[in-house]
Amino acid sequence: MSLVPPSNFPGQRLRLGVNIDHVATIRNARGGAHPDVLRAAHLAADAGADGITAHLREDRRHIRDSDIDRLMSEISLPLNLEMAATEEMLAIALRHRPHAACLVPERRQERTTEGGLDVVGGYDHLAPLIGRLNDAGIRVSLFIAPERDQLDAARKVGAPVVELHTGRYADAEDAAEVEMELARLADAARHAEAIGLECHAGHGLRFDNVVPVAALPQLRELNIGHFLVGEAVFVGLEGAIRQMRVLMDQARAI
Ligand SMILES: CC(=O)[C@@H](O)[C@H](O)COP(=O)(O)O
Ligand SMILES: NCC(=O)COP(=O)(O)O
Repeated sequence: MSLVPPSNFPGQRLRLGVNIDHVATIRNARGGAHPDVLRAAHLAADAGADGITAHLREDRRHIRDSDIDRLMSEISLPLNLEMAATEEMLAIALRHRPHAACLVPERRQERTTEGGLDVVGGYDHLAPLIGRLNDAGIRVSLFIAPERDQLDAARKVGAPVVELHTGRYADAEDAAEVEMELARLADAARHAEAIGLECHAGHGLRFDNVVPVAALPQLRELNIGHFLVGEAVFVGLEGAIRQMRVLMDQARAI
């Protein structure tokens, strides 16, 4: 199995990838150019983001092809391109060669990414696609539920990185459910490390729920978007990102 070299993000702290999809959602509501995703990406860099994440959905409901063109040519931070495991998206990734490609499941009818990629069931479809991304030097990450069988399949299929879907944790309705979902994430993060996968997490993370996740020592990166863009309405994007950074560092006692 050929794995691409280790991530080239700087430093050892827990990295923050700022997802700018929903800057584009607001822009698209009026069909113009404001707010500009590139400006958001530059601001995120100034505020301490370690990377930019953008999900080019098949229906282009937020990020568009032209956004990826501009992000690739004009930002200095690494781009993590979230994409469906399709030939169309593979061609786009191979053309742009972003730092990372995160394969996510997509359903046109869903409001947001509802579950993790089924690596176990989709193994035969995913293997050649991941092989081509690996061969192009693009760091492949698989957005999966925190389940050991999915992690084992991710390792076997040749992905160097997994991103644990934190949506169930974020949506948990009482303390017992929060504990249970956190325990699933903790177990998955430990298992990822034990089998040699770099482990990231994200989806639905906010100021009030990020600390227990950021404290999981095996995690190397969090990707956070929707909350930061919403909070920017009140405190500005830079303020929201800085506050998230503080909480993540506090969780690691940096
Ligand atoms: C895969 C994922 O979690 C992100 O892409 C994030 O959810 C923002 O995009 P959507 O809200 O369109 O799912
Ligand atoms: N992969 C998760 C991500 O990029 C951000 O998710 P969210 O914070 O927008 O829910």
